Amino acid sequence: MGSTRPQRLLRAVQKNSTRGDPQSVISAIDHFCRHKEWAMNVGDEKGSILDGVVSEVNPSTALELGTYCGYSTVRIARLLPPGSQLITLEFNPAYAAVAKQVIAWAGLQDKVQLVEGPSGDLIPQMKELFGVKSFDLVFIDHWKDRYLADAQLLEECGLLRKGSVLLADNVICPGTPEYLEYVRNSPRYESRYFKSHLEYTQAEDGLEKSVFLG
Ligand SMILES: Nc1ncc2ncn(CCCCCNC(=O)c3cc(-c4ccc(F)cc4)cc(O)c3O)c2n1
Ligand SMILES: [Mg+2]
Repeated sequence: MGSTRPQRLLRAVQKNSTRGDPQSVISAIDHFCRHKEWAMNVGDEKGSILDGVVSEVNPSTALELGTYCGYSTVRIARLLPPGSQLITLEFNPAYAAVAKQVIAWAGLQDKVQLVEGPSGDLIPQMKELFGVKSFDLVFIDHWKDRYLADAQLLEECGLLRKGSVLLADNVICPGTPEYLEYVRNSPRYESRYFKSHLEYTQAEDGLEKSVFLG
């Protein structure tokens, strides 16, 4: 059984980065994806935009939908203030296994709760599983046709408060048209598009930042 791309990405992290140094983990993944094998991490260009939003929000509780190999998990967790928590949901057990090791290699395991399962089932359990009152920041990067349903589910479960920030990846490529239409036209959100490029390519993509108005 040959290795998978996430396993090769993990090996590149362990070979080319320093344990406990999140920035070196981020650089090792970006180098691997740019020069060896493309992978669907948010990447360095959109990653800088993500960093800016995380720093601005300075969340005490954050949620990530779609962990994949843990690249954006590491980007977010490295910026979190002490005592804050990032919960990240991953559907695919093979991805989750790699992500756990990437997050541990970066030394960020104490700030991150990785939960395996579909977002639609897990979001309604956030309060009882983790005692979450509401999320200050949600990074949405999972199935593109689940963005709208899960944003509405977060609202219905009372997991958003006035000022909660949703940051959605891939709103152009692969694209999330019904989600965009919703957050841009709903009176309950103040939405803004950050134009960028699809990770490691010159194709257009971008992030949509939407503030929940309550
Ligand atoms: N419900 C639920 N709950 C929890 C979950 N955990 C995972 N999943 C399933 C998510 C599976 C991966 C999602 N991500 C992408 O598909 C993605 C794709 C591209 C891309 C690909 C090819 C191209 F040619 C161009 C662009 C680029 C990106 O940046 C992407 O993020 C879940 N689902
Ligand atoms: Mg993405």
